[in-house]
Amino acid sequence: MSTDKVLFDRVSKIFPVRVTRRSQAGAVTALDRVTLGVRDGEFLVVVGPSGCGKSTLLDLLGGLSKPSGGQVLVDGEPVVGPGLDRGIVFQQYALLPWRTAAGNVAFGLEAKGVPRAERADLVAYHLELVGLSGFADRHPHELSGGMKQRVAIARSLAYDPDILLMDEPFAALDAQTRDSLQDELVRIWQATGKTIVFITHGIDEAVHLGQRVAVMTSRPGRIKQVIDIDLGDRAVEDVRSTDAFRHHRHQIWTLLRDEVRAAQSAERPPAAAPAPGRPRRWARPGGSAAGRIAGTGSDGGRTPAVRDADADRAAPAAARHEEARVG
Ligand SMILES: Nc1ncnc2c1ncn2[C@@H]1O[C@H](COP(=O)(O)OP(=O)(O)OP(=O)(O)O)[C@@H](O)[C@H]1O
Repeated sequence: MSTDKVLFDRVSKIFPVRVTRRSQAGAVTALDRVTLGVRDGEFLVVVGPSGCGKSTLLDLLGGLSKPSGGQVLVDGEPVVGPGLDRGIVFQQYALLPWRTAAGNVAFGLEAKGVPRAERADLVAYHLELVGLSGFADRHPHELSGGMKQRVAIARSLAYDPDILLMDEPFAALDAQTRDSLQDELVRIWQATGKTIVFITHGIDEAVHLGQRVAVMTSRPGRIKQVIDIDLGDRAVEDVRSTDAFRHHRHQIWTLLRDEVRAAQSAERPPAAAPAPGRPRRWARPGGSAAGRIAGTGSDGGRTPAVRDADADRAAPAAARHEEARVG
């Protein structure tokens, strides 16, 4: 029997595709026999090119959808639906706008039937944990993006799930807020001992957060390799500039490079012979979704098509420059 907290056991997911004017009915294989274990108390990051099935993997673990093949096990039991043993934090905060920060954190506790006095203690404790003690009475529209995401994290932690599932939770935030929330998340993880499964496009984010990083192939998603991250002392002031950090960043970037290219070419229209004298009209690689996301388009992700031009999203380009410098 598996000793993993979570086990994706040869999990496949096939989505039916409806008929449109441009396409026939068919199917998209999002995941193809993915096998991946997550240990109890582990911080596991999943990284991969756009459309490789990362969110699909998390949805399956969250019980939001069912596998087409294989099974997802938590503590050896198949996942059959959502449950309070798994808390999910999405990119968009999904807070209830009519409730205060405290009211949002209390939400899951109410669903769980926690008595009022105990609830108030738990809300106060978790708002403190995410550094929002002074903002309990604020409504979401009165909070910054980073604060809203802190509330969402506090809400998910408050009902004490065993596993925290995080689907690009910091992607919509500015670089400084993201950096500080990453640090906070590591602190919270160390304080709570939760098992965390974290999805990201960012190589830097993956190296910074993960004890292990699972790199996925382009669609249909499979696990290409799982990397152990050893940054030595994470408490050093600027961990991102250490040799260990650079080594892991390069390792992951190398694994991702071919997958991003494959994802980009899958997005291009089929090769029709161009009419004489007419240029080919390919989708510009740097402007494709895959190029946008991973910042590895032919122009190195420098075009305005880069959805978020901060250092983390541009990490593959940075890694390439680093490689050129080192090599
Ligand atoms: N409900 C659905 N119906 C049909 N196809 C779907 C559905 N959900 C996802 N897909 C397809 O499955 C594949 C994987 O999607 P998924 O969202 O899991 O990828 P991802 O790696 O999270 O992408 P991104 O990084 O861009 O968010 C994609 O090709 C997507 O178009």
